[in-house]
Amino acid sequence: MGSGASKFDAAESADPPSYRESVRDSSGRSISPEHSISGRFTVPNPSLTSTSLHEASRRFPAITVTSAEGKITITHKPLPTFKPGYGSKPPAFQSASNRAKTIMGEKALGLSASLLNRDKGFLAQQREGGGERISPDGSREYGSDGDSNRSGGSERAESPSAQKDGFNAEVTEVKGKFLFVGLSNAGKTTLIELMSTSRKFQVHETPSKGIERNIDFMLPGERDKVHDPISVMMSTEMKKSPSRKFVSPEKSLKKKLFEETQEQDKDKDGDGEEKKEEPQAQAQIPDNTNQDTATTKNQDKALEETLSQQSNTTTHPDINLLSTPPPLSRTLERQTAVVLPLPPPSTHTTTHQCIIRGHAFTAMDTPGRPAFRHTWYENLNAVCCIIMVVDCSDWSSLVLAAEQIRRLSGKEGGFKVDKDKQNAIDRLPVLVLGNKRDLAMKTEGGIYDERKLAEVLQMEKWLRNEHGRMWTVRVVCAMDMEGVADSLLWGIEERWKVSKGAS
Ligand SMILES: Nc1nc2c(ncn2[C@@H]2O[C@H](COP(=O)(O)OP(=O)(O)OP(=O)(O)O)[C@@H](O)[C@H]2O)c(=O)[nH]1
Repeated sequence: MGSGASKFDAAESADPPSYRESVRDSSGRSISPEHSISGRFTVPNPSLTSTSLHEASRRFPAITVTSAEGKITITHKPLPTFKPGYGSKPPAFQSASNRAKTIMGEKALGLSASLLNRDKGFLAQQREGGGERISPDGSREYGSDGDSNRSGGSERAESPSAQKDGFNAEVTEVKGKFLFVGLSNAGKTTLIELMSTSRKFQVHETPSKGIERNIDFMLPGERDKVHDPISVMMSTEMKKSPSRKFVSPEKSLKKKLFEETQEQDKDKDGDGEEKKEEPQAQAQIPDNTNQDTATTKNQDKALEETLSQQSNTTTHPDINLLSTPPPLSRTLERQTAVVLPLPPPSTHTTTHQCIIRGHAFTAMDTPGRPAFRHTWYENLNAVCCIIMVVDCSDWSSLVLAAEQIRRLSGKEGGFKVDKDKQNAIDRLPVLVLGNKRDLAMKTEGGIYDERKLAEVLQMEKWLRNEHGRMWTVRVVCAMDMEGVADSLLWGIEERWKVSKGAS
């Protein structure tokens, strides 16, 4: 799996890239040059391909991927119209089963990851060749290092290397960086990792080497303690899904344990003395679920006790649940599961190239721990939009986040710089992302109403200023990227307005 799943075969490239008309809004402005990318791919596992493509389309809102007889076409979807300003309707929440499918589909995304990396590669090629930068309105505002005679939108020329391999991707590059700030554990890194084109899709096929989540080795009851919706969702949704043959980890553990117990019993049958010493709990371990509930509960309890004695589970400080395989694991058939990287707390600022709905932008991920928060302010001069991520499932962290918004605003003892720089900073659009909507909906004190969140964070008070700074608040879920793309498009739009106003 992974990027090796598909191999781009330049020699077989048959169809030239085709372009469609740019999409224009009501004022005639081009908002998203739509295009398609054609090329021939050699896909070693054809049965995987349709799933891969389906899931690629689903997972990356920017693209639609279709295939016909080995030919893969990627089409960038047009931008939806969106209204700046806060208080807009929260994005519709995907159904749990769709989310689960999305996550399971990530297994198939090695293909789309490699395709998107080609997007990235193409951008790099454009830059190297002094490529153009096309703004949403089709102008070449940032084309100083490119060929100024080129035109924007659908008339743009291909880069030589893109022609060579028959692959052409048109992505609007947003100049300027998006600064992600927020308290530790708000989910900045998670968000950026999921948007980043360099993200690695790890598939849990080989034994664990680093930090991994492993749903196989959760003991009965342990799953409820997991502060990790993906594992919970995957395990429950997989059980529900009729199309997927799922053997629950508990059942397979029970079965194995019961088989082992029976084998031990057989051994001990031949040895009369040992048979008497056999503890009763193990002899009663169930292997079917048809018994009445009370008996099953007792048996589960006995099983849990037995397992907890036998297993050797440890918890990693950076992960909510990390179980090392219990001794029985070697005999268990392991469920292949998608593993998302779980980032450790950041200690320094990192930059990532991200793509959202055909817009490539650079995200700066800053650390949220108090000792490193000075990096937020150090980078303020170099960015075009501030994205503050808050954990809306945690009331206490929201109070602290409001304080940080005050500091960022520069008002009443907030962060101040030279007057000319301050003016620029005061104009920076601020997008507040209330992350972890999934948890907020389940947690007491969690806030998933955007107006309420704005009130708690006192955004009106701190962010409204005489420079007409734009700001908004959106509730999102980084885990399934629900609402993220729409929110960032707001930031991208505002960033253009600011740059236009300044010029
Ligand atoms: N339930 C849920 N958990 C999330 C979501 N987004 C992030 N998390 C979890 O929140 C934890 C912290 O996420 P990070 O991305 O490391 O947080 P951060 O803001 O980068 O933290 P620092 O690096 O310390 O600044 C991780 O365990 C994530 O899995 C979400 O939308 N829902």
